[in-house]
Amino acid sequence: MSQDFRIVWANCLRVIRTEVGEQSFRTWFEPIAPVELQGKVLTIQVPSVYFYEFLEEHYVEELKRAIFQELGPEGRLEYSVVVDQGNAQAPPRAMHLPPARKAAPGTPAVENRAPVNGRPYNSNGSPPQNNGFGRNAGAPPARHLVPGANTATAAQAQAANTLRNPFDAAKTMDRNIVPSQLNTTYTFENYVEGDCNRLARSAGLAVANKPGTTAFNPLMVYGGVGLGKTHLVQAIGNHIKATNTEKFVLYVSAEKFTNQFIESLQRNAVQDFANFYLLVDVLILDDVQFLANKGKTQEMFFHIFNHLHQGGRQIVMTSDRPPRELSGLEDRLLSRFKWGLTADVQSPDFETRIAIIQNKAQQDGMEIAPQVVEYLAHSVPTNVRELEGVLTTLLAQSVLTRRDIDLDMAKGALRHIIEEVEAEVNVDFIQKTVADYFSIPVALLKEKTRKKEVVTARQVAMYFTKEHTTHSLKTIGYHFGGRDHATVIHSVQTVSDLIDSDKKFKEQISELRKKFVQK
Ligand SMILES: Nc1ncnc2c1ncn2[C@@H]1O[C@H](COP(=O)(O)OP(=O)(O)OP(=O)(O)O)[C@@H](O)[C@H]1O
Repeated sequence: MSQDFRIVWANCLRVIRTEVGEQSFRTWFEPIAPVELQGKVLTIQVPSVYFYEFLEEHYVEELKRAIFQELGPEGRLEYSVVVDQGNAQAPPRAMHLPPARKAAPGTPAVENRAPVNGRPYNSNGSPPQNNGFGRNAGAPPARHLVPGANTATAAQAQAANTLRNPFDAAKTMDRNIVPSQLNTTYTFENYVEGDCNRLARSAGLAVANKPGTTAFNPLMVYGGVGLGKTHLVQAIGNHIKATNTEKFVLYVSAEKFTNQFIESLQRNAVQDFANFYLLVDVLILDDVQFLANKGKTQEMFFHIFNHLHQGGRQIVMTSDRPPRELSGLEDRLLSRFKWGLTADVQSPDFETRIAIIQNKAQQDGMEIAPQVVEYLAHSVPTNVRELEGVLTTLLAQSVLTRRDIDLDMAKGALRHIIEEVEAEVNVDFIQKTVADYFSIPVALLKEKTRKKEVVTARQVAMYFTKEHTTHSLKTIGYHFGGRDHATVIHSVQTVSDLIDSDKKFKEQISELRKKFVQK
């Protein structure tokens, strides 16, 4: 006997209701209408693409279980998504979507199924793209549902029509359960502070503590690749979410924002797109340079920006370059970017790299000897992401070979990655060469001893480190047993004076210099 789709769905809801909270049930399941049951394929209608994506992102397991319980292992679920609410002249339109995510092997119920009666949703028939809020919602096949074929469609269409007014949208949407798209591992606690990011970090913290009410609105963080911009702005979002639970925080890359906007244009749903963004209390837009030369997207962002800013909402952005270099962006946008604070993040200095490595190692439960940490900090001087990659390689080596991480292992494992840096003169090489020349152990250069020959060798090594590396005085001091920058200045000056006044000493320095130049 064939089953009635309404009864099947009602039974599914009974199962789901026991698994999700009451509020989530009301928000995400009550608006769903069952449409049909063809064999073991149940089709349900949801009010929007966003709604569909949210279900797929958050409730796919509950749906799978319910379908399995009702329809058995052959059971399948498909979505009919309302894409146009229609009006007096035109009927509502919906498109047919399979679940976005394939079921894992062995898990029954929800999985992809070839669409029936479909025509390409993308006008160019292109393959699916990731256009949604983290879900693959592109290029679904579409079909028209008969208008009014079920009463829920008309009711939903009417309800959705009320969203046409942005100010109503804020009242009708439960913002607490819209995902912020934040990666919760990015926090202020694990964002190491250094000279390279001090301003950006403290401005970020101020914004995180008082979103929308500081002078830093918008806050624009810019800097090179892999230097921690995303980490910082996500830390802001996570902090606000933890301390201001009523705020709707949204993180989105400018690329995703653009794709969503294009999708909304294709669906005639630009107003819905705008409505959604106008609800946001804290908008974090990553990689804003991606908006360059995309006039329509910029225009939309301009309106969203104005509305949010006027309403005292916080806007945080990142860019790979300072606003003045953002060519391809309209002046009216650029001038708004400068209303608040623009802060850069730079390559971390040596001490900050040490702290970052220690921090990451601790997070990963790795034990790394101090000389290995220093070696890594030396070897990967610019990009924090690369530094992390190196640590991951080391960790993998250590686990696979069941060896502790020591300097030899670090050098061996990373030879191919840091070849180039190795070939340069670095502080280790200088210290070793100078110590050998003066016939003293390298370790003494870093110790407190005031013996004359050690003091001279130390000063010479500092002098060459200043000459052959780009380290700051502070960093050089760090390498010589944590001496301060004044000691380094004094050493460099003393060696310069001796070169001028002591012929033999001058020859020694020339001899040594050749070793570094030949290197
Ligand atoms: N100061 C820091 N403390 C701790 N981790 C950091 C720091 N800076 C960067 N990182 C880490 O380095 C990695 C790269 O950082 P992130 O992705 O934020 O860089 P980005 O500047 O946004 O890069 P891109 O321009 O490529 O998007 C991340 O894993 C991040 O956690």
